[in-house]
Amino acid sequence: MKARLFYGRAGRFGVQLEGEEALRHVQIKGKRLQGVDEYNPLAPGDWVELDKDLLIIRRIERTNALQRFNWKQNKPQTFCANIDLVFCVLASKSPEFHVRFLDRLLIAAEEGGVEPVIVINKIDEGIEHLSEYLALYQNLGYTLVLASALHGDGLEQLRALAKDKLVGLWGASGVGKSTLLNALEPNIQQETAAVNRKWNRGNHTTNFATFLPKSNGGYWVDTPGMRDFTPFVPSQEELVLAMPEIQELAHHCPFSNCQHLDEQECAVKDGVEQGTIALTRYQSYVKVLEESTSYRKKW
Ligand SMILES: Nc1nc2c(ncn2[C@@H]2O[C@H](COP(=O)(O)OP(=O)(O)OP(=O)(O)O)[C@@H](O)[C@H]2O)c(=O)[nH]1
Ligand SMILES: [Zn+2]
Repeated sequence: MKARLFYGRAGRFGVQLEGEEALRHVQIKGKRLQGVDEYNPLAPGDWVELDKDLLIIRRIERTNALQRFNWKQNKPQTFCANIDLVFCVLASKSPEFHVRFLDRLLIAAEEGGVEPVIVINKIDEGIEHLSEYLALYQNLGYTLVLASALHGDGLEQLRALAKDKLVGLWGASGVGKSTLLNALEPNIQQETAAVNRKWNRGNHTTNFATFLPKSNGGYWVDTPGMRDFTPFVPSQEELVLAMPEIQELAHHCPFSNCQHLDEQECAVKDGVEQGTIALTRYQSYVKVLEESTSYRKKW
């Protein structure tokens, strides 16, 4: 039997069997899911196979996943899997807009195979100071929505992008994800709160993503606000693939194994000098590469 996992904590998982509406609470057969060395082998959005006793025997292969590296456990951690789109939410001014944090979210989304949409919330606090960055990400081909959860700007556009989809929401703590969700779904607030209480049972609720039904089809997948964030990138080559403009120039590096760091001749570094690659993007590349090199040694 196939089921979709909506929620999991302390070894109990809320799943919806194919063709059923209600959630059932199930467990993994045996203690651990075999062959998966991850912080949380199962994440909201996963499809799983159950045996006749309704025990989880297998995670069905993911189409994509939003992950980070968890330094405490030295393992990749999955927020959610098999989703259609992720809204990377930042605030225009408070908390301060950190462009390298945006790169980290975009790298993780690209790496995980999830299409990102950049959402800048709180534009009522001003947006002019970001015009250079807005142009940068638009030129890179990313969809960008300017929003104000308080004043309603951008909400229609977000609803339209999300229609019938499973849409993840993530971003730093305080950027306004909850406010945005409430503004996007004014009618299901009460219901949602009740369902959350039932699924999450009080404490430690913020460790996992939560599914919330969308009024125009599909689900929102709300994730806990983050303070810092390390994208999980298994190799340098994968990192290059997660940054479109670096990938494009990397083809022209004379050495096929170029790391784009200290090499004498490097098309990527030339690109940074000539301005075809933004310095902040290159800095993000270097930093994420450094970090991933260090955790790959531990993992
Ligand atoms: N000016 C302005 N303030 C906003 C807007 N959206 C949210 N806020 C405020 O920003 C603060 C944080 O909002 P939350 O919705 O709690 O942020 P969050 O991203 O859910 O934070 P976490 O729960 O920590 O993940 C609150 O005081 C909101 O009222 C907006 O569009 N404009
Ligand atoms: Zn190079």
